[in-house]
Formats: sequence, structure tokens, C-alpha cells
Amino acid sequence: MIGYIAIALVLLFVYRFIIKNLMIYFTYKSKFGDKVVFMFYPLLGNFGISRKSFRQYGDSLHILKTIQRTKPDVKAVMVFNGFIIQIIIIDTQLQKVFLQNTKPYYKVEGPFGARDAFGQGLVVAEEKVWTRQRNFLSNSFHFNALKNRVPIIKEITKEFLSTLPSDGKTPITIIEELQNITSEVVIQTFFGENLKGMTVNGLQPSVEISKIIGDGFSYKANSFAYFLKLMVFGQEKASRVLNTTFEKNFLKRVENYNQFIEGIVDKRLSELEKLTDTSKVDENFLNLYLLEYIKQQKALKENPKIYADYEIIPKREIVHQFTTFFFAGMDTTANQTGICLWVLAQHPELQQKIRAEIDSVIQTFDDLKHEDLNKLEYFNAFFKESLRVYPTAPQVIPRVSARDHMVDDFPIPKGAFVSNLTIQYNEQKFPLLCKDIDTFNPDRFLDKNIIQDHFSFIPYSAGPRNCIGQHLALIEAKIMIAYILKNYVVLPNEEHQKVRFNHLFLYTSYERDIIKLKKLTA
Ligand code: HEM
Repeated sequence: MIGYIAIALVLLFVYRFIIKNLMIYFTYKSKFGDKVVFMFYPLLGNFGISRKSFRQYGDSLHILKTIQRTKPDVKAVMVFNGFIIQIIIIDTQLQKVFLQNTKPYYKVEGPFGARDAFGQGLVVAEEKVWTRQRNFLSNSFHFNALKNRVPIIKEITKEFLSTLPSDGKTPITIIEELQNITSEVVIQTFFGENLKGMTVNGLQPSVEISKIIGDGFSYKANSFAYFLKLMVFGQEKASRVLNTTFEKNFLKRVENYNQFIEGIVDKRLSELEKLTDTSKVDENFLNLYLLEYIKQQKALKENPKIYADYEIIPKREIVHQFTTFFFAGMDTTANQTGICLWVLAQHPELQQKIRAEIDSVIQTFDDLKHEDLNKLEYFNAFFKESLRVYPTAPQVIPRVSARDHMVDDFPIPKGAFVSNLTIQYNEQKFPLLCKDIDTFNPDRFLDKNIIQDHFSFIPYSAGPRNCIGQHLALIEAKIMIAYILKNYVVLPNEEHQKVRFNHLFLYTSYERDIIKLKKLTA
């Protein structure tokens, strides 16, 4: 009997991990030939490409960039990890169809505990709940609404950057320094106050959220037991069944953190409920969310059927929305801005040019106004060029295909993980965008015709699920860089002749102490 079971298991294994994958390979090979590149990285999949690329070339994107340059007509890269087919869409027409048609997918879970930490937030929400959230939040991310945030971003920037060592000798981990600012900006934009003096699980709230997300990613990347659970039970159930002691404690830690944030939400809720006139309350996210929540709860008391289920805001969603903005907005902006400063350290003449533009528009940092930021045209080109050469988010978060379907002429099997590249490195198809592809040259973005195909340059993704925080990111980057260039000369850290770039979640410098600062003298 045991012998038969063993044979059946071996046959199942051979079918599932060898024959099925070979069938998929031959189906695509016969239909698309060289237009699809196949790769096999047992267990690692997509991560295997970036790991090999980083180890061999010091740049985790090198292999994907090279595929585009050497095979300009390639439609997609298919990566087999033995269990799951991962598809990285490269062709811009396919990307367009993929990004505009979100229905057949749901997003991969992300770090362990993600569902509990931010599963009801905007990045993960799906369908009607996502539409309600996006409509509700969009106004707050509009340029006009963000205008009011400029004074507080300036204040936070000054507080953190004025104390940096500026002897021209001390290496600075600039991205980590900027993270202090971007995390504080998210906290204050969301709550309208800082959370100073508060602790959760023994740590400052901002430190604890970052750690929860970081630890969740590293657990998922390193735990083979969890990987097996994922394969057997799927992502819906994996974090809920056969939990190890570590997993149980981790989920408890997330729940403690959620309850801590919910405590702040409840306190504000009771303050707002007492107000007779709410027209003058500060328009931070929490107030806006809670005013809507109060309105809904009142209406529901009078008529419990007034809203459809997806329209009702659960209190936990508010907590998850904060964590969502924190993880989506803090690291991305700090990394992109930090890399910009490293670029300026490498190119003193470019640094002088950007400083001259800032000085021509803004007299002193304290005078800086939102309108001034719009006048920094060369800076805009510079920031775009930084996104082209060093895109913090080179791929969108993979989506899981819920059913077999077609993206244009490209079949996507049920269960496949699908993502796309956000930047094209293809000189033949996009000669303006990719001219002298490896040269960092912001001037290319002064040419109004540079984007011949909208999907060739989508550092914030595109379609309905593009980045809601992109204007905020640019405002923050401009304010932080304006402060630095008005006060310091940015110098390279000569210890790192070469800086390597890697991506686990975000694409960023592997070396961290990448610049030095010297006080600027008149
Ligand atoms: C340079 C900085 C940034 C870059 C490069 C960036 C990039 C991206 C990209 C590529 C996506 C699409 C992800 C996907 O669909 O898988 C995205 C989505 C998102 N981003 Fe950003 N982002 C930045 C800053 C921010 C900031 C400052 C915030 C908010 C504080 C933010 C909040 C979000 C949210 C909530 C989403 C999900 C939108 C949705 O699904 O409707 N991002 N971002």
C-alpha cells in the first residue's frame, strides 16, 4: 500500500513539476519563438534573476536590461521556479492591456503578515472596495490639497537635515536620514500630528511598522516551511494554517500594533463626534476618513440598508490605510531622493546647475512656497532621469492570475504571477528615451517628444492602479534636495568607487554610506 502511495506521489511530482512546466514551455515556444525568453531558477524564480544579476554585474536589473537591448522584440520573460510560472511583461502594448485590465488578478501577499498589517488598504484592496477608497483618497493627493502640506514638510526637513555632519569627511547613510523625514511626513499627513513619545511593542510606532514589514519580508524570503505552506495551501490560507511559534508571535505583534493605531483613531473619533461644527477641522487623512465614518454610522442607524457592503468603511481599514501609506510612501521617496543626491555627488557640474536653478527660484529655504516648486523645470527633468536610470520600483507588485485569460494575444495561465517592467531599456524601439542609454543626462527629458509611447516610461506605473502618491513624492524630493543644496555641497564617499544596485522590494544602492556633506560657504 505504502509503495503505491509513494509511486503516486512521485508521478504527481513528475507531472506537476516537470511535465506540466515542459508543456507550458513548448506551448509558448511554438507560438512566440524568441519573443519569449524562458528562464529556470528552482524555487527562486524572479528573485533568482535579480540575485544572479547582482552577484555577477553589481546591478540586479542587468539581465533584464540586457534582454531588452539584445532582443528588442521580446514580449515577456517567463520564469519557472518549479511551482509557479512567473511572467514579466516587457512589450509596452501588452503592458498597456495588462495594467488597464485589473479584473483577472489579485495581488501577491507581499511580506508575511501583510494581510493583517495592511490587507484592507489601497495597495491590496480589490474591485469595488478599491474603487471607493481610491475615489475617496484621490482628492487628498491632488496637487491643490498637497499644497497645504508644504509648510510641515519644510519644517520636518529642516529639523532632520540641519543636524547632519557637514565636515566633508563623515560618510552619511543619506537614505536612512531621508527615511526619518519621509516617515514623519506620512505620519503628520495622516494624523495631523506627530506620534512623538509614543511606543508600541517597545518601539517608536514608525520604527515598529518598518520592522514589522522588513521582518515579514525576510521571514517569507528565508522560511522554507512557509514556502511549502504557500505552495500547498495558497496565499489565502498559508498565513492562517499550521502556524509556527514564530508566526503566532509575529501575528500577535501585528495585532498589538493595529490596536495601538486603532486607539489613536478611537480617541480622534470621540473628539470629532463632540464637535458641532466640523467645517474648520484640519484636513488630514484621519479627520477626513473619520468625518466620513461618522456620517456613515449616523445614516446607518437611521437606515441599516442605506449602503452596499463595499461602501461601508470598517474602522480597521483606517488603520490599514495608515500602514499602507507608510510602507508605500516612506521608503520609495527616501530611496529615490537619496540616489538623486548620490548622482549629484558624482556630477559636480550637474549639482551646480540644479543649485543655480533652485537659487534662482527660491531665495532662502524658509521662503520656499509651493508655487516655487512648479518652476523647477530642470529639476523635473533631473528627477525623471533618476527614475529612468535608477527606478526605485522597476517592476510592479506581481499579480496572481485568478483564471486562464488572454492579455492581447498572450495567454496567461491561472495561478501565474504576472508583473511588468516600469522602464524600457530598448534603444531600437525607443531611440529618444534610450539614446546613450547608460549616460545620466537629464537634458533628454527637456525634449517634449521624448515619450513616444506612454508605457515606455512609467516609474509610477500606469492605468487605474498607478501611484496615488506621485505628486507628494516629487514635492518631498524637491524640498529635501532644495534644503541640502542650499546648505551643503554634496560629495561622493571615495570609499565606494563603485556603488552596486540591488532589489529585493525596492531597487536601490547596496552600499549605504554613499555621500558626504560639506557646509556651503557663500
Ligand atoms: C519616488 C517615489 C515613488 C515611486 C517610484 C512609487 C511607485 C509606485 C508604483 C510603481 C506603484 C504601482 C504598484 C503596483 O501596482 O504594483 C505605486 C502604487 C502606490 N503608491 Fe507609490 N511610489 C512612490 C511614492 C509614493 C508615496 C509618497 C505614496 C503615499 C504616501 C505612495 C503610495 C502609493 C499607493 C497607496 C499605491 C497603490 C495605488 C493603488 O493601487 O491604487 N507612493 N507606487
